[in-house]
Amino acid sequence: MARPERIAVLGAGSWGTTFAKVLADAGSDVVLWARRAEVAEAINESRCNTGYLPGVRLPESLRATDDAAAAVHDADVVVLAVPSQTLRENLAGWQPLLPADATLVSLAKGVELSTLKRMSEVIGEVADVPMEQVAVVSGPNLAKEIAAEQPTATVVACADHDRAIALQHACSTPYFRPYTNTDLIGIEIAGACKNVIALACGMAVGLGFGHNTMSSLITRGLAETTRLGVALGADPMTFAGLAGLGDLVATCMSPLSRNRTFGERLGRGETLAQAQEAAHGQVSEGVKSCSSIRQLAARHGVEMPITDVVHRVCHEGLQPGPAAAELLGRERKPE
Ligand SMILES: NC(=O)C1=CN([C@@H]2O[C@H](COP(=O)(O)OP(=O)(O)OC[C@H]3O[C@@H](n4cnc5c(N)ncnc54)[C@H](O)[C@@H]3O)[C@@H](O)[C@H]2O)C=CC1
Ligand SMILES: O=C(CO)COP(=O)(O)O
Repeated sequence: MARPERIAVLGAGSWGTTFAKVLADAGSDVVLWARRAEVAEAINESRCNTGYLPGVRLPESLRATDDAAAAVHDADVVVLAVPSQTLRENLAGWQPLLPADATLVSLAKGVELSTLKRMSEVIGEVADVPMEQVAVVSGPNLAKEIAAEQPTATVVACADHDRAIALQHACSTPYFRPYTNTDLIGIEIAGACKNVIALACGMAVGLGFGHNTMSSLITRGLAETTRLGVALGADPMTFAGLAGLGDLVATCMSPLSRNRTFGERLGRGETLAQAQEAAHGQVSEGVKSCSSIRQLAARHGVEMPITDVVHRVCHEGLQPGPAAAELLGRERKPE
């Protein structure tokens, strides 16, 4: 499959805008859809999306619109950059507009609450396309660092290897290095679960704990994520890769992570509502996905103790201090 000619990115938040910049810098012809007309106008006129990426100058070649039909017209690739819990509703509105053979790419990292489905499954179902047409991009990809052109790598996953290669070409730049993979289950489970573990790490930071605690959470978080992924049919090696360990470490360690920051506020004693208000409308996917992942794990008989306490802190009134004590006090076992 040839390198795509036209790419639409639907969603002009932090990651949608940054990924559109990556694609444009890689030489692709990109149109970015924003919900609000004033955001699209500001991008076209001043080359900035100040609400999400203050101080970042976007490439001249990147065009923005608030008209989804114009954005997807003739696109070979349509990138979906909206939060995972709204993706179904957003995509249902766009479905009649989609070019028949376009590759549909998910940037979202979450598991749908109402159905416990991964994003690629939601896309295949709502767009009514074969799964070979659906791809996922995931890795240690904090938007602000990439927008500043700091080097990173990522994974482009698609069951159709040719589509993965075409997309890999479309987003390769001197600062962004994509690897291909065909294990969508592993890539998506890793991406959704790391947000929950980042919430736990944030809580640990908020409680005043240091790097030993963080490392323990990262390592045991990876263990429970891998257990779930393997139960769902993923390749265990995926969890040692960029979209697994790579993204987990970046998100858990970085103050730029919205999930970690959210957890830190909870750890300092703020309520869910206070932490939500401080997020200024930006998504912290783990807050909802901790519940869907916990249910998915229960359905498959998989133990996920960290995810379980994160859910109970976020939604059942458990305090972070007792949550930490509960994890430490679990039945002793071999590693
Ligand atoms: N920001 C980052 O560093 C990265 C984010 N991601 C993932 O990408 C996805 C999108 O994240 P961001 O762009 O960072 O989110 P964001 O919160 O910065 O932006 C969300 C975008 O979706 C749009 N949107 C459309 N319909 C919406 C609705 N019904 N409700 C709320 N927003 C709606 C918003 O207007 C906004 O442009 C998430 O799943 C996130 O986990 C993945 C990698 C990196
Ligand atoms: O997915 C991300 C980095 O890869 C971004 O994480 P946050 O959503 O926590 O900011």
